[in-house]
This record gives sequence, structure tokens and C-alpha cells, in this order.
Amino acid sequence: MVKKQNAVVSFTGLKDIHTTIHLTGSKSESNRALIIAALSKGMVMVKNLSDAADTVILNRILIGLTTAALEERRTVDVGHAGTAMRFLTAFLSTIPEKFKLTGSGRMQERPIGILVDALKSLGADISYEKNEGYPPLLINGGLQDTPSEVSIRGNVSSQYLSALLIIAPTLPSGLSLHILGGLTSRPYLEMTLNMLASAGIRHSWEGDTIHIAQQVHQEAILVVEPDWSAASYWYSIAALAVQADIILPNLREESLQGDSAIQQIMIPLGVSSSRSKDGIQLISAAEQPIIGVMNLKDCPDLAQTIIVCAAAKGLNLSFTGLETLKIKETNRILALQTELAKIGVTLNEDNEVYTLNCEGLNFPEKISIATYDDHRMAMAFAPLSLLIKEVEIEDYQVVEKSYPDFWKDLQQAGFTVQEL
Ligand SMILES: O=C(O)C1=C[C@@H](OP(=O)(O)O)[C@@H](O)[C@H](O)C1
Ligand SMILES: C=C(OP(=O)(O)O)C(=O)O
Repeated sequence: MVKKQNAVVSFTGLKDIHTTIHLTGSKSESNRALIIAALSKGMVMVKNLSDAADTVILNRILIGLTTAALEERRTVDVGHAGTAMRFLTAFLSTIPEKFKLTGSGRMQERPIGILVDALKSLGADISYEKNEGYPPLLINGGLQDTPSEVSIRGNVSSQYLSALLIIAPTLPSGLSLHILGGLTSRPYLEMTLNMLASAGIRHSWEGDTIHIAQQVHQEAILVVEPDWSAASYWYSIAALAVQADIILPNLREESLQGDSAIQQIMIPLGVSSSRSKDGIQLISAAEQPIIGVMNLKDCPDLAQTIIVCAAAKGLNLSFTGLETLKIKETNRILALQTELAKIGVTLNEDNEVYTLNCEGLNFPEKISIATYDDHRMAMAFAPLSLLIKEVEIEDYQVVEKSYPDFWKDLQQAGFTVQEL
């Protein structure tokens, strides 16, 4: 096992940031593209794959599967990669081989029963090696003669639905997927359908039902866009700096990624962004009043960025749509509450509304932030080094999951990152 190391992040001198940052590709787009390509019988190619560990691991797994079928059960380990776990659960169910699909300790605590039940209703043979409803999964693949309908809850993780929709065109009767109980992270489902459409797969979406007929993929090159979730940390930096002029090349205002909503969300927190000839340009601007409660149901991966940034600015904002944060890389609500306490801020819940109380906000000379195997904890708290002399980030390499160059990029922007 690689030893976990900490790093101290600091920023000396004028808090004036002028830089151009080339972000890696979106891991969400990359991981969809990889599975779509794997199902496409050579019709679909992928360009600009992300460097994210979650993508590297999925790519490696898929390449490994092209070797001759094994007699014995093949073990597939996705580590911390949620999308890889969920997409492979469906994908491996279509391959006539035996698999054990497993992941990190935390992955074994992240629920998957809703997806497994849906696949079982389609005839899949999946059982649990340890705890009912959680990985590791024992999959005896090779779905055949599947029914054409499935009902599945949409309010726990949209990844379960995306996993089913990606395999849908390869099922003998296609699939009509009925969404029960509302839908969380909707833009990710739209991303799935858009990327399928780019590969020639048609769908209809009426009310709570999405239908994809059995059909073949068309020739296509899926080009992965830079990652808007990664861009969000640069918005936070721009919001906390005295001045900033940051260019993020190749990002698209109109993106498949719902996290592009950060452009509007950060206006009241003091960041103006617009398209320039070189990419999206972020400039620090005056803060504007925020009206009402912010609903982050469509963009859960932005929650830590926004909440930490608002706390550092002393804004007592309220948020909804945070329920799913408890089942991500860590319980992100608990992690935020614990770490924000270190700057005197509380995040209190009342009937699923979370409110920051910044009355006790203070910036000590030095703080140490625990990251709980969660890349987004490290990246959301690192910008505090614009306000606190030394921000120690525990297990700082955790960022590799989605944004391996994060520290290198911070250094380029003038931050000091010193491994301890
Ligand atoms: O489909 C995807 O690529 C993702 C969907 C979201 O998960 P949920 O649908 O579980 O909210 C998001 O948090 C995750 O980082 C990536
Ligand atoms: C929740 C995340 O990823 P996943 O669910 O794919 O592990 C994330 O990147 O914030």
C-alpha cells in the first residue's frame, strides 16, 4: 500500500492570480465513453480521455477483459471509482463469464442493491460476497432474453440508471426504464443519453420513462471535454483571491456536464466568468446578494467547493439537495462539518435544509484538514491557503481520483505546495 503523505499549501505575497490552467478531461464523460466504446463492436473511438485515476482504472480493466475468457472467476477491482463500479455491474452482466467485482473499503460501504435488483429483474445472476446490497458482487454474466421493462428508484444515485441505459441498446428487447421516486443528479443522466446519441443510439424520454430500442452503434469519435468539476476549484480560488484573472482553455459554456452550473452559482460569490478567445475566463468581481436557498441536487460534486468557499467568505447560506453526499467517497456532510469547525463555522441541518453559521469564523495561522479518502475534500479546502498562512492537507495525493495535476496547477498559479 502507498504511504499516505501530507502537504502544506501556502500563498505568499499579493493574492493576485493570473494564470492559464489546462484541465484534464471529465471522468464522467470518459467513463461513459469507455463503456460505450467497449459495447460498440469497434464503431466508437474515444479522444481526450481524462487522466483521472477513476478513468485510468476503468480503461485498464476493459483492456484486461479483451484477453481470452477465463475458466475461473475473474476478479475486477475498481478501487474508489463509483462510476466504474456501477457501470461495470451492468456491463459485466452482459458478458458470458464469471466475475467478482469489488472495490476499496469505502466502495464496499457504498450501496448498489438498487442497481443489482434492477439487473436481476432483467434476468442477471448477481449475488453478494459479503453484505447484502453492497460490493463485492459475484456476477455470472451473459444476459439473455431479457424483459424489455425495468423500474428503478432514481433518487439515490443516477449512476444506477446510467449503467442500465448504456447497456440498453445491446439488450435483445432494448429497455424501457421507469424512474421511481424522483431523480437526483439529472444532468448526469442527460449526459449519458447525449453521449449515446453521439454514438448513434436514439432514445425517447416521456414522463418518468426512458426508452431505448435494441440498436447498433454508429461510427463515432467521442471527444471528452475538460472537467467542469475540476474547474470549480478555480472559481473558489478566484472568489477568495484579492484579484484573479484565470483562463481555462477548451471548457465549453454549454457543456454536457451539469457542473458547468458553477458559472452562474459563483456570480454572487464574486466571480464573473465568460468565454474569451482562449477559453473560459474567470475574473474576481464584487459579491452580489444571494436570494433564497441554493439547491445542489443537480450538481452534488460542486457542494464542497461552494460550501467551503461560502464559509470562508462568512456567508450564512442555506442549501438543499445534499442527501446523496452521505454515500459518496465519504460521508461528505460529516466531513464538511468536522473540517469547517476548524475555522469556527458550523453546517446545521433542519429538515434537509443545511445552513452555514459563520458567526465564529476565524482564520488560525495554521490548520490541518483531514480528507477522508475524498479528493474533493482536499481540493475544496486548499483554496483557504489564500486566507490562512499554512493549510496542511492530509493524504494530499487523494486528488488523483479526478484531478491528478491539481497540486502542479496550484504551483503554476503561485501557490507553494510542500510535501511533509
Ligand atoms: O454519473 C456520473 O458520472 C456521476 C454522477 C454523480 O453521482 P450520483 O448520481 O450518485 O449523484 C456524481 O456525484 C459522480 O461524481 C459522477
Ligand atoms: C462522487 C464522486 O465520484 P464517484 O461516485 O464516481 O466515485 C465524485 O467524483 O465526487
